[in-house]
Amino acid sequence: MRKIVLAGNWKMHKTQAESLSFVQGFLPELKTTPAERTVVLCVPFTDLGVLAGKLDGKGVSLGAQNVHWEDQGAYTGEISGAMLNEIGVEYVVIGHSERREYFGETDETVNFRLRAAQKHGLIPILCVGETKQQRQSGETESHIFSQLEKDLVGVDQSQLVIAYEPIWAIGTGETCDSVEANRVIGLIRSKLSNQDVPIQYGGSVKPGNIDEIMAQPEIDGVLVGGASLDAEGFARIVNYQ
Ligand SMILES: O=C(CO)COP(=O)(O)O
Repeated sequence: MRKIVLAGNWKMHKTQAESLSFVQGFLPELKTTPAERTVVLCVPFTDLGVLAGKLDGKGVSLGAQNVHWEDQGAYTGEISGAMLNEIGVEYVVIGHSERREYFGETDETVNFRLRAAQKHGLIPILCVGETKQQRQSGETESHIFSQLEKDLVGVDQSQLVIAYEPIWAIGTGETCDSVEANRVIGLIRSKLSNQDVPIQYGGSVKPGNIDEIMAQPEIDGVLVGGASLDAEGFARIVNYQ
């Protein structure tokens, strides 16, 4: 049985004070329990410590947005899996298209980070997806299959979440048609050795389209950017019918 995983990715948003105010608004609105749905907040590193104390035992898991592949060392500006694990982080977003595009992340470094995350007991949320140009030239499937093949070398698929995020749908308001997202997610699943890996959709998910997205049989959850910044709106998403 595949788990439902509903995650917010705050990206570079919210100071500690803002993150606490979000949690105050969000927790009372939460109607689901971890037995039914896994709810995750992937927040900036600076918010993790303060939120760990507030989310513990409240039915919301804590996630980071990146992790380095070494355990420790002279890597200025980086954060290790041990550092995240110690403060109660359970999930970590890896290979987001923004990191691949703006910070030189490659399939090789994504693979290093995935394995390091698992070594430290963190569940990676691996992001894959095509650009508009790749979609228009019929390369959606080949691009995603290539990402999966390289990113997943040596990765334990029993401790993994995948997010299908078409890059053209991120932050644009242009959601991928839910039937099409369902089709691509089915293809991603066909490449996995473990059929229980939850596969999310990400890209302009909003309270207004969550029901339609979650009605698709292959889609096991969502990775939400902009709409996860608003406590009431994100609560509506995770409480979908
Ligand atoms: O990149 C995303 C989540 O990781 C999606 O962002 P938006 O929901 O803002 O389109």
